[in-house]
Amino acid sequence: MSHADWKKGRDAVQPLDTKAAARASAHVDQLTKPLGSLGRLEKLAVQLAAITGEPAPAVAPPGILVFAADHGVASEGVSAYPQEVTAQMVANFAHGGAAINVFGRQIGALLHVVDVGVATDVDAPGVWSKKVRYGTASMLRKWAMSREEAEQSLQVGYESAEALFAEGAKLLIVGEMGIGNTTASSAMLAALTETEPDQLVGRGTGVCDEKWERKKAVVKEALALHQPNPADPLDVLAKVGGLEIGAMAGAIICAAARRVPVLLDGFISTVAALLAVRLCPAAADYLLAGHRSQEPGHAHVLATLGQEPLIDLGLRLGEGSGAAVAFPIVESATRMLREMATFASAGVSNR
Ligand SMILES: O=C(O)c1ccc[n+]([C@@H]2O[C@H](COP(=O)([O-])O)[C@@H](O)[C@H]2O)c1
Ligand SMILES: Cc1cc2nc[nH]c2cc1C
Repeated sequence: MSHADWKKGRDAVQPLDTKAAARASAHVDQLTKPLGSLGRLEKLAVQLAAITGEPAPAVAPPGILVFAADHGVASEGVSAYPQEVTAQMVANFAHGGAAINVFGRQIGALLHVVDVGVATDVDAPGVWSKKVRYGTASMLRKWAMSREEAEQSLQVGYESAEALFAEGAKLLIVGEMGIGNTTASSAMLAALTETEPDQLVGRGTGVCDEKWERKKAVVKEALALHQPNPADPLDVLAKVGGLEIGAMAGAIICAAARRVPVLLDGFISTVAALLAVRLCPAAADYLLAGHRSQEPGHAHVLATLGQEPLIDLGLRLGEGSGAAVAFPIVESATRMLREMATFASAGVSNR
């Protein structure tokens, strides 16, 4: 595999299939229900047909990639938890005990954990070891990573998604684990959308008022120091981003290139989606928003992408958990298309 597959993928993303969408839409109107009565499920069904190019698409089994990496900025006191939790949670994922393992089993998902930059060596069964470097540098002092490492993180995500699709995954959920990554995501979002950080920076894992103020100051200082170029997404990723954020963007680009729908999770995965879209605008049509996270920046990035999430349960965990919980709604839309009787087949009188 070449180190620049993600670029080939980016250039291969096709527009939506309007013919498949029209066929799905016509079929939805023949199903045994008052016209339009399945509301947003009907729109989802047509959107999934447009994405996949199949008039009766399938989204099962879904595939989940949990990308894990550490953040040098964690040493600046911006998280409620210590950095070692990232590696410890990778071990927990490997042993099946995290929320994403539980919800992943519930929806019959294929799930892989990818170490793209955990700060220590993780010896846990089944973890895909694709470390680009041992954590990023603190954005307050240096670039988080080099431009080359930023590209490598995209490539890791792209390759991981290719492997997942080879196993048969029909929909992609991108999740992440990385202490400090709400700081990196807030900085990236502020840079990419040229927005005042105070509106975006939230409490992440649940920081106290004092750490919250510190976190806002860190983001502002890092942006002032590095001046990331909003028109150059790789510059933003390298200067203030994270390895798992780059990897999620690479995986999303791969999904779009393969016509696989992407179900986004919370704040960090949606910032990764914005990065993917800035690198590859055509990828925007392949995204579905699973849930609305409590992190304040999430509403802003969802609005920037023109996405309305499926559920709002006050979650702020990450890992892909909110997307996994929302997945059954997406599956309902496809089952409606594939399994419901039509007025003609069931002998029901139409209006
Ligand atoms: O997905 C979200 O919206 C989300 C919101 C807040 C926190 N998280 C998770 O919490 C970690 C980052 O929080 P923090 O406070 O360390 O920046 C990281 O592992 C994320 O998966 C995730
Ligand atoms: C325990 C824990 C689990 C997580 N999962 C995703 N982010 C997390 C952060 C913490 C602290």
